[in-house]
Amino acid sequence: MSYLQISGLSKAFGKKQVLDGLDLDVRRGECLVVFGGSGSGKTTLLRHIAGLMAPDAGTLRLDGRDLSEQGPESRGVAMAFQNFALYPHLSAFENIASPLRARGLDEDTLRQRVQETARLLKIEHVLTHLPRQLSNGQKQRTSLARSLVHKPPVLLLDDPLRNVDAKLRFEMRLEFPKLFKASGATVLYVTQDYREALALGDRIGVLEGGRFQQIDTPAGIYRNPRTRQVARLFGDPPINLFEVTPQRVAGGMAVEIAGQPLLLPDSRTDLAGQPCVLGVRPEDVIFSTAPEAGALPVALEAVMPINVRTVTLLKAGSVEILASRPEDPELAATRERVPGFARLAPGRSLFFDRATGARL
Ligand SMILES: Nc1ncnc2c1ncn2[C@@H]1O[C@H](COP(=O)(O)OP(=O)(O)OP(=O)(O)O)[C@@H](O)[C@H]1O
Repeated sequence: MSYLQISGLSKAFGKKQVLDGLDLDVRRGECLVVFGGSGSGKTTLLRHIAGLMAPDAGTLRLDGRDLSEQGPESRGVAMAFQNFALYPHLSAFENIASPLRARGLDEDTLRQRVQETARLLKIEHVLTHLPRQLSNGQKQRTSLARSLVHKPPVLLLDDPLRNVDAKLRFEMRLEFPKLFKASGATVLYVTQDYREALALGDRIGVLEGGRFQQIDTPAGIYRNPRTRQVARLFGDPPINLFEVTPQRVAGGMAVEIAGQPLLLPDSRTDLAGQPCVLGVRPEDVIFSTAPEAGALPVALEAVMPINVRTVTLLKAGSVEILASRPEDPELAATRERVPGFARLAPGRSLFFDRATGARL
C-alpha cells in the first residue's frame, strides 16, 4: 500500500519544465532513493513534498490525506539539506533539542529523546560541545539527529553525503540503512552517486526528463534496466554497448562484433534479424587465453586494477570486520541481519609487531 502518493506532478521554471507529470508511490517505512543527474529536479521534488513549493499541476497525498491544503509545519515531513546548518552558539545537545523545544515538549521527555537519538548516531559523548568543537562527521551526525529527534513520519534527505570526505561517506553509507529502519521514518534520499543509491535504497527511482524512468530495487535496476540510459547510469566501469543484429546460427544465436561472430549464451530467437543494442556488464565478460567455441577473438591490451566491490560489515560479538566482494546488488539490497561465518583467504593474512608495528 502506498504511503506517499504523487500523481502527475508538474513544475516549470520559466520555459524549463523540470517536473513533467511525475508519478511516485512510496511505501511506509521504506528508503526510496531519488537518483538523477545534476539539474534533473531531485531537490525540486523534495521541496514539493516538504511544502516549500507549490506544483503547477498534480497531487500529493500522505497516508491518504491531500497535502495541498497543509503548510510545511503540519505535514509531518522533515527535510535536511546538503549543508547541515547548525546553530553555532548552541551545544550539540541544544541543536538536537531545538525542534522539540519549538514543539514545547516537557524537559524530561526532551532529554530522553535527545539522548536516545544521540545514542543511535553515536554522538552521546559530544553533546556538550559547540559546533566548532565537533569534527565534520560529528556535525553531520548532529544535524541528522536534529532531523530525526522528533520522529518525523517522513524524512527527506537532500544529498547529505555530498560534501563529506570519502571515509565518512563510506561509514555513513554502512550505517544509514540500520539507522533509517531504527527511526521508523519513511525516507526519500537524494543522491547523484549510483553506488550510494545501490547501497541505501530499498528501491531506487531514476529521475530523468521530469519523470521517473524506472523505479525498482537496486538489483532490479542493475540487472534489468528498463532503458539503455538507465543501464549506463549504473555501473563503473560502465556497461559495454554494441550495435548488433542477432542471427540464428547452428548452436543458437550469434551477433557480429568487429566482423567476428560471438555466440550469445541467451537464446533470444525472437530478436533474430532485429537491429538492436547489446549491453553486457564488464563483470559478465569472461576473458580466457584458451580458445573456446563461439568466443570472440580479442587481445588483452591493458589492465587497470580498481575496486568495484560490495562491502559488508560483519560483527563477531562487538568486533567489527569489514568484508568485500565483487559488486553484488543482490547482496547490497540486504537489510536484515544475516547470521553466517567468516573465513580468511589463504595466504593473505598480514602480521605486524604489536609494539613497533613492523611487519612480521
Ligand atoms: N526556484 C527556482 N527558480 C528557477 N529555477 C529553478 C528553481 N529551483 C530550481 N530551478 C532549476 O530547476 C532545475 C532542477 O533543479 P533541482 O535543484 O531540483 O535539481 P537537482 O536534481 O536537485 O540538482 P543537483 O543534484 O545539482 O542539486 C535546475 O535547472 C534549476 O536551475
